[in-house]
Amino acid sequence: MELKPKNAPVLADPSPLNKSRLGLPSNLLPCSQSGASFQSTILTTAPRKKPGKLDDVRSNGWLDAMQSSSPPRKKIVKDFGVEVASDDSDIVYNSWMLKYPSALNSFDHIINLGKDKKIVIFLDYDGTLSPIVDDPDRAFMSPDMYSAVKGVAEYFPTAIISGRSRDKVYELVGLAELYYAGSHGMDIMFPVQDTLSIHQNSYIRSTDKQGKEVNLFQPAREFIPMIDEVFKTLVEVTKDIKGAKVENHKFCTSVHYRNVDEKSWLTVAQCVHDVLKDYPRLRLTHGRKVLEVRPVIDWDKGRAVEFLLETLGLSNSDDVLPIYIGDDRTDEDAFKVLREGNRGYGILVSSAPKESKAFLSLRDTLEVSEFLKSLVKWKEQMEKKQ
Ligand SMILES: O=P(O)(O)OC[C@H]1O[C@H](O[C@H]2O[C@H](CO)[C@@H](O)[C@H](O)[C@H]2O)[C@H](O)[C@@H](O)[C@@H]1O
Repeated sequence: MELKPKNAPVLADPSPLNKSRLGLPSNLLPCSQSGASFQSTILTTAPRKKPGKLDDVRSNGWLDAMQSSSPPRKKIVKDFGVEVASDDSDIVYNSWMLKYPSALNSFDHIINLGKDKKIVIFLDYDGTLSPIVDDPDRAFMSPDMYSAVKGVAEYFPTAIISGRSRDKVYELVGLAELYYAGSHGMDIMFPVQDTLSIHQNSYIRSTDKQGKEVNLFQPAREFIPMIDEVFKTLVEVTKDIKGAKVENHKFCTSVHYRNVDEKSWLTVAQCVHDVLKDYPRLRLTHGRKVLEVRPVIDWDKGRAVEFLLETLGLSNSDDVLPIYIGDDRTDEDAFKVLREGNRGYGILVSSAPKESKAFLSLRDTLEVSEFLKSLVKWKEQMEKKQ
């Protein structure tokens, strides 16, 4: 079995809006995959063209994207195309939910479809399992969420796919029974015994924290020294910007501006832009008040979902129902894979209307935990009946 893209190339930041906001023409974004093999499409990098003379992040759209990331409630309502006072935002949210119905209200429909299938759960971390907070080091799951995730992993194969480093997200979640993909899917760990004998030369053998034999899939391995170097440079160039924080995720690095005065966002953007000019094999994507620097390889959370499904023998869409829950732009790649493959459900976590490739929605982390607990309760009842 070959892991081949089933659809058009999946780009890490695929929407036309994001492309233009980055100020990068589409040919600077990751390689096209048509007709090429697994190894050459995933593991080969496509050099990004050097940014031109454009130094002003104002004119290349970075600042616009920064301002619209994780926007305040009223602003998102406006972005959805309807300008209303925030008092009316509930009405707008409710009409938005006609397009993205609540996964809680659609629960019977989901289990009806899932009752004869193997349900597989994919979870983003920040904004999905833990609420967004000012300090990334203090983004913890509530005890309630912890038990919901633990419960769900007892009954269904469950993976966390995060922009954080795999070690960091493992430390935050603390459940050994899950699959973990860090750095937006560029660092996937899965147990040897669960692995089908496919793509064997694409991953390496290692041991996890418990000493168990695991496989590691790291398509951006060659970038580790470069990311480390860029991380150190970014720390240096942003050190005088109050509130800026740089994180090293091993295969990518993030510059947070959530705690930076908005007047200095331009400076943050300019610093990152200037550093990136020297690294044509790295590119920028936007998260929630965070600029993410990552390798120009054709890999993202969507590809990670496909890879895990294939490698764990869960890719038969007649028998398997994948559910992906996430809140961020990077989760859109996974929603897109599910939508275009016509399999499973993408569920967007958002308390404000926004366009998405997801099918369903949940308002916040409380609803995520309620949804996961409902799945566990349903499965327990099913098992009792048998
Ligand atoms: O893919 P995810 O698991 O959602 O990770 C994406 C980024 O999450 C973290 O940043 C976000 O959450 C922080 C804590 O709530 C918040 O302070 C920040 O503004 C958000 O962008 C993480 O720190 C980033 O490195 C991840 O890329």
